[in-house]
Amino acid sequence: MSAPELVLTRRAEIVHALCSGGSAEPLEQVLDLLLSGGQLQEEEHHSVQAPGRPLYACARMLLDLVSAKGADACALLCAALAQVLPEGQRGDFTVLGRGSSREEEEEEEEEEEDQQRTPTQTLVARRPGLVRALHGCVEDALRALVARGIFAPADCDDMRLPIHTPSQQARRLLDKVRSKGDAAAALVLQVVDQKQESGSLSWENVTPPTEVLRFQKKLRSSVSAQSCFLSSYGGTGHTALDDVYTEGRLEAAHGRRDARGPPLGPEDVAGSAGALNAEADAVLVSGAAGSGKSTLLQRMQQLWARGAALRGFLLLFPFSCRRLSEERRPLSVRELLFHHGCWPDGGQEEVFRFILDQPHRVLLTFDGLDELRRAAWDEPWLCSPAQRAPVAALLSGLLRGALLKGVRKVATSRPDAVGPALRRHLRKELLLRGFSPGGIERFVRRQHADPAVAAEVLRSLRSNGALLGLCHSPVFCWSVCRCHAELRRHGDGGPRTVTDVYVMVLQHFFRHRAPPSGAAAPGWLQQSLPAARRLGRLAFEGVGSGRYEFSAAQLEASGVTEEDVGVGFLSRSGGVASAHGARFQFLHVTTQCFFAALHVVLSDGAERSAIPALFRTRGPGAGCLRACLPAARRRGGGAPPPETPNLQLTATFVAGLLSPRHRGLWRRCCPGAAVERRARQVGRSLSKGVREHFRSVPPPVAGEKKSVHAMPGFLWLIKCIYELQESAVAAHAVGRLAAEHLKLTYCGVGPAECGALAYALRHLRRPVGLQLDDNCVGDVGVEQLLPCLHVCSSL
Ligand SMILES: Nc1ncnc2c1ncn2[C@@H]1O[C@H](COP(=O)(O)OP(=O)(O)OP(=O)(O)O)[C@@H](O)[C@H]1O
Repeated sequence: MSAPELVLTRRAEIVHALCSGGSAEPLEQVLDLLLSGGQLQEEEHHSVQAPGRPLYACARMLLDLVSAKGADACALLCAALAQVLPEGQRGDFTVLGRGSSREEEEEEEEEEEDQQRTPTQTLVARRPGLVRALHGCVEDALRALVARGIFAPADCDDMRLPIHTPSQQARRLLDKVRSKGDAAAALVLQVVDQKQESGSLSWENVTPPTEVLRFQKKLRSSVSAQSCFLSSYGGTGHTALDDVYTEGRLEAAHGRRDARGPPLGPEDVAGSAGALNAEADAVLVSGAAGSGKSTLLQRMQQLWARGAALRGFLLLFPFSCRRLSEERRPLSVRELLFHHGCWPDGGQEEVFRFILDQPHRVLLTFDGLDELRRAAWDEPWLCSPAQRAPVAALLSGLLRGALLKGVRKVATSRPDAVGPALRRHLRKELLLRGFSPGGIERFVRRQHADPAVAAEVLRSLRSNGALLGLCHSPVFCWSVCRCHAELRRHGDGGPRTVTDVYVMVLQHFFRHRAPPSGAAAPGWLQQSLPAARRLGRLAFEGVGSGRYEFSAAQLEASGVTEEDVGVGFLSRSGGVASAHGARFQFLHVTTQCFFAALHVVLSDGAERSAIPALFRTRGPGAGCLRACLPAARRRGGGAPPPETPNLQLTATFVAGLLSPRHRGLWRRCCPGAAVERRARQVGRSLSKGVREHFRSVPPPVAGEKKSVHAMPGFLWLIKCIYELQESAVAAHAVGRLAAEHLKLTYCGVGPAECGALAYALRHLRRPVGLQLDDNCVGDVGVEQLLPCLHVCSSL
């Protein structure tokens, strides 16, 4: 097929390929190549990109123009597409495009030709390369142009706007310079060539001003102090991150899985490897609760502070979204960096100017985006670093690149908490999948200095596949390691569910405070019950109102005493911005959810309606606990609904605490009938939830199998059924499922979820095909699925 035919027949595909990412960069790169190849004139270039014209319309207009120009222009367009589009979309264009060796030859020829061209013509002919070469030295070129009097200071304003990407700044500079004539063009070419020759084009070689270096020193020591100890061990002694850090499994969310490739580590998070959209600044690390996202960020910060990694970044500002959520005042970018990050003792102006001028040398990290109160998330984008805005709007502007363009931002979040609006602006997304089997072993050995104890813990794990499955999650692995003495006491009947592990942790912490007394209820529980209730109330109110950090006054309002804090479930939260007195948080958010669940199970107050509210899976107020809080403790009207993942985790713990294995414990400290009633309530809610889920699945197309594509929430219901450990409930909820095919692709199924699926699905009356592609099942997960293989017509 000839080039004009290809451009005509593949028109829709070309337009889509150039525009579907939402970024103008691919189209602009194609325009650069057409301009430099002489197939597009300056006026045509401007008319394609007329201000206000939507991206798709620009692409269509370009195709019209090129088609009208004939075969040579179409051939150059195909070559440009072959160069610009990602590998998977190049298709036939590569055949018609020129090979890379040919390109190199042409570049050499062009260099010779440069000598016969005017500087302005050279500027056009070398445009694609100059756009790249100008990254990081637009400012130098501007300074030189102003110094020579070619540009007035006001001419630079447009190029300095932080909404432009570095490539866009370079293109604007080239356009403006071209309009100023040969002297201007010659000067820019000279700046670029000189920088390249001296090797100082690389920003790493530019010495920053003294004030910036002084600030860097302060920032390094502050970040180093914050990242030295693992924060969640705060209440239980200081554990150095170096002693326990174990690499987790980190994968590109959309990359091809290549088992042979080197595993990704902390250094790769902010790096350019695997970038889908090279012009975007934000990297998202997503993973389930306790998969190690905060710890990974902490490790990155620690390595940066030591100068052991991320050396390209001169400044790194770490932020916690939990802490930022507490900020009620609108903030400017500058206030965010200096008030919530690190305060420069001198030269504020210089430091801030440096951040704006050299954005690629600055890294911002935002931990726990899912914990951010998103009230102002979608407010109109901010474009000025001086403008104040609510914290959510500020973060939204930063991550989308409307603010501090070029500054690399790394954010962590639970999966699904980030919507498509932000996803479009991501440079790349990485998935953190917890520990590998080898990682579990390394972590256990690091946790126990005594090799005999480590070997015993590993033996217990290997003999209990369900527990081994849970330990792929670092937070559960840590909990199990903490309680190795209890693990030994359990013998063969060791923990199998997440709730079992947390009850074991509860027992471990309270036993340390109160030796068994031999009273009717197990001694540790009877003596610790009042403290457990108080902590439960605090946790419940926190989960209900999306609060994960507490002031001393809030502790007091829930009746939590200093002694309760001393048990170890609450730790002081660190951070630079703790000017408002001591603040506390649960060891981990999963611990808070566990205590909130304990409150639901033990309380006989108005929170009784909490069970149906927690397990409600549909409707606008689904799962909303806030309504169950006493009026005095509800937050102001502007408070957002609590986060669904934490409500779901709380519900999972409620189911687990009411399982036959643990029910006996609570019957000793509150009326037995109430405990039984709550267990029945949970069973009914789960059956109803599963039924509603299947009812919402459309009927099969005639002649096809009825296929159920699991919706968000299905796996959660299955996990709750597993935690409840009541075969009758599982059989009632799942037994009559009338689907022939169950599709669970991309559902975050790990070994622990496999155990839960097998527990529920083995009750199916009719065989089902189970599709588990694109999850992280592994050998341990496959083993967990064995009990339900007899009902799987295919797997
Ligand atoms: N790489 C790791 N090495 C050693 N321990 C780890 C690692 N990752 C996590 N942990 C342990 O698991 C606990 C929970 O991890 P972390 O807080 O980082 O999870 P998270 O994914 O940020 O959870 P959440 O989404 O609930 O905030 C840590 O406090 C630590 O004890």
